[in-house]
Amino acid sequence: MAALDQTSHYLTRTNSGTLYDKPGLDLLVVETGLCRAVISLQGAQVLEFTARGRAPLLWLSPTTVFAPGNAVRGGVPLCLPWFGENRSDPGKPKHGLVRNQLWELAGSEERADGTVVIEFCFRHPGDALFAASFDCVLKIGLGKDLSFGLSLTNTADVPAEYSWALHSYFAVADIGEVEVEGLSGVSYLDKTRGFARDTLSGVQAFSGEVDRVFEQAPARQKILTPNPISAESENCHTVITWNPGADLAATIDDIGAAFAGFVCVEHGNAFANSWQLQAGETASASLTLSR
Ligand SMILES: O=P(O)(O)OC[C@H]1O[C@@H](O)[C@H](O)[C@@H](O)[C@@H]1O
Repeated sequence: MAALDQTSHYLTRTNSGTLYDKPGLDLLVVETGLCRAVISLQGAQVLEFTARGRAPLLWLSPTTVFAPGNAVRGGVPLCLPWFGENRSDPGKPKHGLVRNQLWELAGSEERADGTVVIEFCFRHPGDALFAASFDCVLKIGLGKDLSFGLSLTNTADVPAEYSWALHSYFAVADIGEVEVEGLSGVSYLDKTRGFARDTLSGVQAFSGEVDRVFEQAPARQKILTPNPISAESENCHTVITWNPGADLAATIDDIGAAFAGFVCVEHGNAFANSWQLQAGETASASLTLSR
C-alpha cells in the first residue's frame, strides 16, 4: 500500500458542506471508471457507493446531521468495539466508539483491475469508555463491488472481548417488498421481543419493525428488491437485520417517513460470536457487497 497520493486522479478531498450543503465533516470522493464513492473520515464510513451503470448501493438519510461526534445515519458505519447496547454498562453510547471519531487515512492504491483500495487506521489508547487499547485497520475496496477488510489487534496486555458489525444501510425500493435470502434455518435473537430466541424459516421479510441478531450465520445473503444486492463475507458469523418500521421511525429524527427506502443487513461478530482476543492477538474478517 503506497502512502496516500494527495494528487491521485481518482481521489478528491471535500466536505459535507460542499457535497450536501451541511458543513461539518471532511469527506473523500473517489471516482474511477468502475465506480463513484463518498467516504467520511469520521468513522471511515462509506456514505455512497455506485458501480458504473448500476443503481446506488447505499441509503443515506436525507435528514442526517454532519457534525463531529455525531453518528451519520446511512452508508456503512462500523460499530466497534461493542455492537448495540454496551452489555456491561447500558449508559455508554450505542454501537461502540469508532463510528463517531476521526480515522487516519493511511494510504491508497489502484489495482490492475481498476479497483481503488483506501486504507484507514484507528488507534484506541484504552480509556473509561473501553479499557483495552486496540488498533483497527479498515481497507475499503472500491471497484465493481464494495469490499471491506477489517483487521483488529488487541494491543492491551490483558485479553479483551470485542463485538462489532459493518452496519450497512442498503437502498431499497420499498421495505414492504424486501426479502432477505440466506438466513433460513438460522437461530436468531429477537430484540423486539426481549431478545427471545427463534429460528427463521424461509426469507426475512419486513412488514413492521424487525430487529434480529442471527448467530452462526452463513457467508452469503441476497437482498431481493429491484436491482438485488448480494453480500458475501469471510469470518463474519453474525448477521443483523433491522428496519424500524413506520411507528418507531416516526420517533427517530433522521429517519421518519424515509424508513421505507432502506434495509439494514449488518455483518460482523457479536453476541455469541464476539471475538475474545488475547493480549497482542489480531483477528480479521471481510465483506463484499455488490448490486
Ligand atoms: O440508532 P443507532 O444507534 O444507529 O442504531 C440503529 C439500530 O442498529 C441496529 O443494529 C440495532 O439492532 C437496532 O436496535 C438499532 O436501533
